[in-house]
Amino acid sequence: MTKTKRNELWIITGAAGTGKNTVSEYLHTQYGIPRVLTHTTRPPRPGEADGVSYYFETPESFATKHLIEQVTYDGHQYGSSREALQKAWERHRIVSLVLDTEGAKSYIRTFGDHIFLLFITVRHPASLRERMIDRGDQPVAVEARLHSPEYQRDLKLPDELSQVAHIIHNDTWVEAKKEIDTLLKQEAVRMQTEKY
Ligand SMILES: Nc1nc2c(ncn2[C@@H]2O[C@H](COP(=O)(O)OP(=O)(O)O)[C@@H](O)[C@H]2O)c(=O)[nH]1
Ligand SMILES: Nc1ncnc2c1ncn2[C@@H]1O[C@H](COP(=O)(O)OP(=O)(O)O)[C@@H](O)[C@H]1O
Repeated sequence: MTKTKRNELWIITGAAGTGKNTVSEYLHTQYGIPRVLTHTTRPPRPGEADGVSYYFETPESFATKHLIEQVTYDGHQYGSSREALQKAWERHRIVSLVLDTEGAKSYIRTFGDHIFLLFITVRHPASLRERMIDRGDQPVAVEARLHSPEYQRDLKLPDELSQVAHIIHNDTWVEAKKEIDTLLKQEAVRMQTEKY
């Protein structure tokens, strides 16, 4: 009997500005792995659109979602919905999700073997302020973000994730791209040999 290969969820985590969305975009364009959108009460940044970057919610509409997990990050609510993941898995066997490290821990506990985890990091976090400013974030929002306990926490890979995380260094995109491509080659071999 032929068994169907299991669905996979590639979680991309790390501190703000390290390049989670950049990596997610690359996995989509280069490897055809689309991102499952999440919900947030944070206001959109310049260039962000509802249904493209996030589902932007009010606190009232956020409360109506069926969320697998939710967190408060830098004073705003974020959550990933059961419906969005199910819908994405109906169309694609492998999908990605961009989360903070608390969310990554929740998913590892809930979905175990279905998770492939990428932790994005930089050796020089001082560069992240400039990246957020260049991205168009408001300077006041950048300062709040940099001083938030969640940002400080996510600069470091949590012990609970250290056994399963694949670390991608994104001080330069050339380096990050090389590490991702190497990892994807290894994964392609794993997927070919995996029975289901
Ligand atoms: N746990 C969890 N984290 C989320 C969710 N959606 C987004 N995040 C994370 O919330 C944090 C803040 O996101 P955002 O305001 O877009 O800032 P960014 O990290 O600078 O892009 C990031 O670590 C996101 O990955 C979610 O549904 N659940
Ligand atoms: N290696 C890099 N060098 C310089 N800028 C980068 C690099 N990777 C991403 N960026 C830029 O830095 C900003 C933050 O990246 P982003 O992917 O939005 O991070 P995150 O999703 O982790 O907050 C974006 O403007 C992005 O284009």
